[in-house]
Amino acid sequence: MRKYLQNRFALSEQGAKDLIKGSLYCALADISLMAPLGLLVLLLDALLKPIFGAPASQPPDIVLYTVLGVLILGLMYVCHWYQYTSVFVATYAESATRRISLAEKLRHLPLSYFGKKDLSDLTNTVMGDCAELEHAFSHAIPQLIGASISTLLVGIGLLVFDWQMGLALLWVIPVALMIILGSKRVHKSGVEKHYRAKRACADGIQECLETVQEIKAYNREEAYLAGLDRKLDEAERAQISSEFTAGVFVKSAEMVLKLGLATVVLVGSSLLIAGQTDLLTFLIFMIAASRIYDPLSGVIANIAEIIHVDVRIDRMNEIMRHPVQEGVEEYSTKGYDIVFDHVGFSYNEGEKVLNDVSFTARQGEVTALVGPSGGGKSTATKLAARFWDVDRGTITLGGVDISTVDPEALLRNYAIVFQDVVLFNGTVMENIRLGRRDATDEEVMAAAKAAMCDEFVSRLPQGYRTVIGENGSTLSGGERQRISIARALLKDAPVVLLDEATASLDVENETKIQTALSRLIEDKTVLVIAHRMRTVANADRIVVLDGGYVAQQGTSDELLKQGGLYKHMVGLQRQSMEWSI
Ligand SMILES: Nc1ncnc2c1ncn2[C@@H]1O[C@H](COP(=O)(O)OP(=O)(O)OP(=O)(O)O)[C@@H](O)[C@H]1O
Repeated sequence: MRKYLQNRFALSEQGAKDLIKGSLYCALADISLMAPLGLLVLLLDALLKPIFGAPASQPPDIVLYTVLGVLILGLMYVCHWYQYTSVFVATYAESATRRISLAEKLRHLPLSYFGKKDLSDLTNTVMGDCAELEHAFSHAIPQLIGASISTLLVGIGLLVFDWQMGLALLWVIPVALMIILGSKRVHKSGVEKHYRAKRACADGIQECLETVQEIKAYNREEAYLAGLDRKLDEAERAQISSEFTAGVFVKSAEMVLKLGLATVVLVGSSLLIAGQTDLLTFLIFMIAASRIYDPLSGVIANIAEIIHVDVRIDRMNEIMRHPVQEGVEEYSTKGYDIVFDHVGFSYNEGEKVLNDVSFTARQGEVTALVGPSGGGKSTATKLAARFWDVDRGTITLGGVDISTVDPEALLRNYAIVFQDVVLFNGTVMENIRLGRRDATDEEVMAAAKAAMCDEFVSRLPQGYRTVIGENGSTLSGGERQRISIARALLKDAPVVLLDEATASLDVENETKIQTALSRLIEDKTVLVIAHRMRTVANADRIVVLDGGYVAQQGTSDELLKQGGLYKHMVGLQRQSMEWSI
């Protein structure tokens, strides 16, 4: 039962236990609602007997009935209190657990997963869907299970008491359930459609906010807003249609339930006339009919809500079940040479990006990856850090196959400076300290100085304590890049991956940064994606990647002597340096 609930509703072990406990309290609370009816029946029995000519007995003891009434009220209060606290406290604890485990899982998913998924979609799953599930878990699901248990018990009791009247009362329940469960597929497909349309809207709005500069620059506001309008209309239509479908089935099932009262009256009065039942039994079933259908109407609405949240649970299960990149956390390498051995890779099936790529980036040397755009340079660099796993061949670090190493443990050995610098909305100090959490302020400032950050940081209002905005929006491209170099310097890892680290620096700073980098890369394995011939000329080894193949490799002099693509690229770059505008 616990395992089933865990899988069915994407719950933690504790969450499933709490759900069972909460549901049992719900059942008790529902059953406790029947207790006043029992008391009423006893009272009616005592009052009606003399009227219908039964031998006169003592008049009902008002004090006894009052005491019993108060006790029943107390019992109802206790049951509801336990139901409330167990269900609500557990729901919010589980919600926190779910968000944390989703975030943990996302942290361990390979980058390939994020390449295929929309980021706003994932944010919605972690924030929006979790919030929607809170309502389902605090209301719908425990009430559904609780009401099912209590109705089953009360139903069995009534059937044993009088099976004919019991059938007249209960036949509507399976019919109503069939209507609501039979509608599941139609209902779910409507909800999925609405869900997709809503997400398309969220994506559109996020894209609009992210690209507002480009939209304005190219006068695309009207066209863009018209597109957004269409998405909003589509979401509205999908929502109306999904709610209409749910409404039709829920209301039909509730109407069928109401028929139960009519059949109790019909069957009861015929049995009464035929002398096959007595008035008290008839009254008991009339009262039961007025009570039993209320929780059942709730059950039907709850089933509809569970179908609704099923789509969200499916999304969470999809994330939680996605395979993660696993590997050992403890490993020892012989040096830090990176060896690509007949590596093949594709982002999408059938579209090969790297083919049979073999080369060695040695420790203490700079290996430059060059080649035409789309040749696979960035891909090779990312594979070296196990951002993705290779399809064929192996990549080793110091003799250890990196696909056997836990990605986080592996990345401890890498300092990475990519073209798209990512900075956080914190201070300069915090952004640089990301390179090494336990670095002292002095170490952070020393790294910043080496990466030529000092001069622009001293101009900031609060120096190293200045908050630099989302992704460093208050800084220039070159300044942002220097911060990311300072991070790499601070990390002081044995492997350095550089992606055109000097692309947004002016000539003067570039020279200074090259000096800092030459200190950083001493005795390290450096893999650099180089577009500039100056970087390439300083490299110990050059690997020319063209169309995913290694076209040439060797030193700059060797490759120039060989002729071919490398020589052609050097020639083109010389020509471009002579251009003027
Ligand atoms: N995340 C991705 N998903 C699918 N295809 C991708 C992805 N990243 C890159 N590609 C494709 O892989 C091929 C190689 O891209 P890559 O970025 O490695 O080339 P590159 O040599 O670094 O190019 P550039 O010099 O222009 O940066 C290209 O055809 C590119 O479109």
